[in-house]
Amino acid sequence: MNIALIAHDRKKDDLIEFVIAYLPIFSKHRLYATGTTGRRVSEATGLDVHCYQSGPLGGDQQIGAMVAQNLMDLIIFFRDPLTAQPHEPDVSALLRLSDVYKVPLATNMGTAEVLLRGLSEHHLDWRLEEKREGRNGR
Ligand SMILES: O=C(CO)COP(=O)(O)O
Repeated sequence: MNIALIAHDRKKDDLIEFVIAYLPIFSKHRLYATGTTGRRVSEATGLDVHCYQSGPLGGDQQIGAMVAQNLMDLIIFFRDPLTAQPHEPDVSALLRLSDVYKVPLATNMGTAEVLLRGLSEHHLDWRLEEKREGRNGR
C-alpha cells in the first residue's frame, strides 16, 4: 500500500513517535511525505520515504495529485489545530480529495492507531481492489 505521512511542525515529534511504534507495519509499505516530515521520519527511523515539497511549497498538493490518480491508500496527517497555516487552502483541498476518493485519513493519533491496526489485519485490502478495478470513488 502507498501511505502518506504529513505533520505540521508542532506535531512532527508525535508522528515520529507513532511511526517508530508501528515500524514493523510501516516497513512493509511504500511511504510518501511532505518534505520536512519525510526527512525527519527517514532520519529517525531509517525508513525509505519519498519526500515531496514541503507543505507550504506545494507538498500537500503533490500528495493530493496522487489521491486524484487513486494512487494513495492511506494518509496519516497530524494537523496542528491550534496554529494557522499559510497554506490552509492546500490542506483543505487534500482533505476534500481524500473524501472524494474514499482514502482513509487520520488527523490524530487515536484514529491513526485504528487505521494502522486495520491495515495490519487486512481491513484495508479493499483499496487494492479499488485500484485493480480502476474505480475512482465517485
Ligand atoms: O505543512 C505541512 C502539511 O500541510 C507539512 O509540511 P512539511 O512536512 O514540509 O513540514
